[in-house]
Amino acid sequence: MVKPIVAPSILASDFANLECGCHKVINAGADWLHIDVMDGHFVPNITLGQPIVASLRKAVPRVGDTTSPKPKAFFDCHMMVESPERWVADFAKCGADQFTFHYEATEDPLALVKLIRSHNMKAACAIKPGTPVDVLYELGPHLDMALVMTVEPGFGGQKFMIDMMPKVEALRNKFPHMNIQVDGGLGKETIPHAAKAGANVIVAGTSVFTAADTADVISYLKQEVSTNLEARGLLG
Ligand SMILES: O=C(CO)[C@@H](O)[C@H](O)COP(=O)(O)O
Ligand SMILES: [Fe+2]
Repeated sequence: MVKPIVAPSILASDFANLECGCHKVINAGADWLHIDVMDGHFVPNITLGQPIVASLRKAVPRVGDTTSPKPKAFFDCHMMVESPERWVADFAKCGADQFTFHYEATEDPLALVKLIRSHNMKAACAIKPGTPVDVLYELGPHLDMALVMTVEPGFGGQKFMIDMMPKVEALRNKFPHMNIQVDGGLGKETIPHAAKAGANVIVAGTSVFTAADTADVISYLKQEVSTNLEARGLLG
């Protein structure tokens, strides 16, 4: 069984008002915060690193932290970096809940999954649009989540690639109970394709952070996913 999860990408928020932007999307129904970490090498852009994630962790405590009245969220870190192994310990320390590495960035994905788990984080693997989905078939049983990129990683605000949907469908058929995330160009117009293909974790940056009614967009995305999971008998 899987749940619908909406993960706004903070890349689309105002970095000078990050705490405020994060609280706003959480209060509007967001389940996770999607944190895009880019190193200027794996992708042609630089975003943020562990000092910002550590500060954000103070502003947005972990789910289940009963010592703080602040809005809480799961930190889903999308690591668009070379040599992801280098950053596992640091990201665990600064408060990441999940570490998503790129398949293309590592020589030993299974060893990396074990390293991530040994630091008490969930382990996920992402594939770029040009990477075939079958690279995840052997790794799938060891993962908490697979991420199918629906844009070329590097920038927010790009056009959704509908031709990635067969990858999502293939993963959902093979791993009915796994979290399957889509990332890039998701909003009210494109969610029907991703939900129909079987995605349950929806990253949405531009569509959520620029919405006139944030709660409306988040609940629309969730509803589309719920309807499709229910049709597959997987909603739980
Ligand atoms: O990882 C990435 C881009 O590399 C994404 O997380 C985007 O930042 C999503 O932004 P939108 O396409 O929803 O604006
Ligand atoms: Fe991302």
